[in-house]
Amino acid sequence: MKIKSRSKGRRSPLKNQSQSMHLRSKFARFLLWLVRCGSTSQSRREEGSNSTRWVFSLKELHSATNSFNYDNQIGEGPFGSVYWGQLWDGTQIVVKRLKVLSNRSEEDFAADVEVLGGVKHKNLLGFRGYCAEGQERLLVYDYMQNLSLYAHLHGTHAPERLLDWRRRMAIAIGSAQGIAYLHHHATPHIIHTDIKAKNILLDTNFEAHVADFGFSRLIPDSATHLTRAVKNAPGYLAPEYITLENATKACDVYSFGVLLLELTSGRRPVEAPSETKASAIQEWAFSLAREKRFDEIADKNLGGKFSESELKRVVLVALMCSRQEAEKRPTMIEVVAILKGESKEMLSKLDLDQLYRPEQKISSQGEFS
Ligand SMILES: Nc1ncnc2c1ncn2[C@@H]1O[C@H](COP(=O)(O)OP(=O)(O)OP(=O)(O)O)[C@@H](O)[C@H]1O
Repeated sequence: MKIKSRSKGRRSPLKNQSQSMHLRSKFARFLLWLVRCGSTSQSRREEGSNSTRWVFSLKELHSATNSFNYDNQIGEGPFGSVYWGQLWDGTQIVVKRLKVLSNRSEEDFAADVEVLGGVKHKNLLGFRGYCAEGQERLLVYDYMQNLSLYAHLHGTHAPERLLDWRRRMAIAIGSAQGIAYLHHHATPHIIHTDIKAKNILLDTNFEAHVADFGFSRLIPDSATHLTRAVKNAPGYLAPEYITLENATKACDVYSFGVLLLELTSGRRPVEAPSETKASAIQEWAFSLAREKRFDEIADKNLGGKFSESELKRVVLVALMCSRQEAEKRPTMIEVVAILKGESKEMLSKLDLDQLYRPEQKISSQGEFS
């Protein structure tokens, strides 16, 4: 969970008047943005949406989270703590109290928040606002009643078996749509860099909302790589991301392929905690797919209730996404089309791919040869 400044040198102290004027104009731009947010919120309320966004006071967030009470805490990471809370009108929220960024100026923080605030899609976690008072830097989001996909596949909710095939397909398509929006429609385009089951949150209807976007570095439209690596979970990282310490949209596609296999099979990306190979789930699924034993990839918790054609579609696109060679992976727009069954031509191409001929072997590096 990281927020990255978009321009260099912003943290330098003011040295002359021109810098001061520059900051003042940025602050004015930020105020304008807040006004815009206000009017957007208003119009969204008029449309019946319950999602509103504003600047929160620390007092308000103290009151919402019972003074950041331990009982309200739902997570703790290297970048801060996550709290469940309730606003005065009963709306449930999640507050991320950042510790790492607490020394960042309000200006820097506001500039990053500006980007987060502008990214809206039905499959992205709704951002409600922020608070920057003194050393405190907090971000406020919609609360997702059904928590994370991880909780349902491997965590506290797993025994309830609430994810039937229909829900899994909807989660696959929804999360793909959210990431496609980040990659191709957000301005500037955003590489997520941390796609994993913990970052796919589920609302009351089990609709997927991609979370934690915008913490990674934002990319200009023309850029194709990032220059730093960020924290991710083992098994989701694209091979080139590990070695070159940079990320592209193709790295997200790779992680999404792993996520799709996890969603379909209920297996973890890397089964044994001591395992260091990143492609374990792909290797397992690939061997079965090559022998056309798609049914065996399905999560046993589904009790055999799934659509065979959809399962095959998800597995084929997942394996295509998690190809070792970045240039052979599809774009997220293509992934959405295939998952929705809108790209029959591409699907049959995938099905006939020489990868799935029985004589194909997987090298020790997990490379399909
Ligand atoms: N908006 C939300 N609604 C419901 N639960 C949430 C929300 N945001 C986060 N959570 C839950 O809170 C917990 C902590 O979230 P957080 O994003 O800090 O950590 P994480 O995703 O587990 O780890 P990381 O810091 O590696 O991304 C997770 O279990 C997550 O599912």
